Amino acid sequence: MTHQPTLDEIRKAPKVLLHDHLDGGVRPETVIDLARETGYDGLPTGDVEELRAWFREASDSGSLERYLETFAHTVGVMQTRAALVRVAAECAEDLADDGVVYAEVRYAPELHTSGGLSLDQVVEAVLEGFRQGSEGRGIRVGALLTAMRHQARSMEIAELAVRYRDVGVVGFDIAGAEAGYPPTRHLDAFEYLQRENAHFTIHAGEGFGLPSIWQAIQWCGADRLGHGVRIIDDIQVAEDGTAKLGRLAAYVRDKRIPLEMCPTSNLQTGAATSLAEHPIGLLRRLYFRVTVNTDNRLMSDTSVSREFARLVETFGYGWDDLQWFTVNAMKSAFIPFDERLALINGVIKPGFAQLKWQA
Ligand SMILES: O=c1[nH]cnc2c1ncn2[C@@H]1O[C@H](CO)[C@@H](O)[C@H]1O
Ligand SMILES: [Zn+2]
Repeated sequence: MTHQPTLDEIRKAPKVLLHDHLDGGVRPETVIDLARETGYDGLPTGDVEELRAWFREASDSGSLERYLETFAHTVGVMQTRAALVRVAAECAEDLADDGVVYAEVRYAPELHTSGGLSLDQVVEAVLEGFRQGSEGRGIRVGALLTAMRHQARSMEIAELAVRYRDVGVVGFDIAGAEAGYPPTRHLDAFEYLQRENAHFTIHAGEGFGLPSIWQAIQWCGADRLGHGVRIIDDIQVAEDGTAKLGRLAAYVRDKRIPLEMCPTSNLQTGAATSLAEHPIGLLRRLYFRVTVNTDNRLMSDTSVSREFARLVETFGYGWDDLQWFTVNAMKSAFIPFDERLALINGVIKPGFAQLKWQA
């Protein structure tokens, strides 16, 4: 049997992360510190390990709506400039420690203004944190600005993303409960972004099925899909393993539309029943442009390396598969083509070559 990459080895590989929520990746100790400093008194416990376990367990509800309730506690302590700078800096540090060389981290500016910050001040604080936390650590972190799909501020947030596009904001997203909130509610924002030649991804096919994916791509013009797991509803697999793609699935594959897959998160929200049955296995086999992501490192108690290690364990993936996921992600990033290429050829390929050589 060929050697399978171990968690320690995977940590050393140069990895790329496209789907990670800033408010879903706060260190538990920081949540507690910030609650004390900012006078937030809603935490379920003041003990670090208990709080870590609480987030993980409370997120295992099997429903996206209930999964999202836990964010009240992280968002609750991220309402000052100092808190946002700290959380963003620690995010960059934690990702760098995990061996991530390029990350796009998202958050919803509109959720961080209850302490009096303006949307611009929120964005500036997070960018400053990413700058501080990345410095000298061999990682580049770009921001994606998210609008909440049940709210009506997407146009404002899209304009904010365009205003900050040259100083670290690389794209736009919508998130929140999916059922009942189709992406077309925000069509004006997506059309504005297209006119501005800006990039965006849409959470779709997680808490709701094919219509959401279809709208995200064919009405809204999404560059990438957040999750997109339900695309398998448009694929029929025969007993001999051959697959027949419906028109939407074929379109997604033919157009190389990146799928930002987040396996552990999907098990928690009920978007998939087990890792072995997770659509990522089939989609990878069919050469969809699959990428592997964390979604919420705190709620899922995970990291890119851990997601990779779980996939290795479940599907028997080797270094070539992990490199394929990584190159897919880098190709799908929202930074300019020449910069993506430089990371693929100068960092990712040499890094994986060295690990494969050692294995
Ligand atoms: O998996 C997800 N699906 C949909 N929305 C999410 C997910 N994870 C986090 N958020 C939502 O995005 C906001 C901004 O980061 C979070 O506050 C949370 O409400
Ligand atoms: Zn997400």
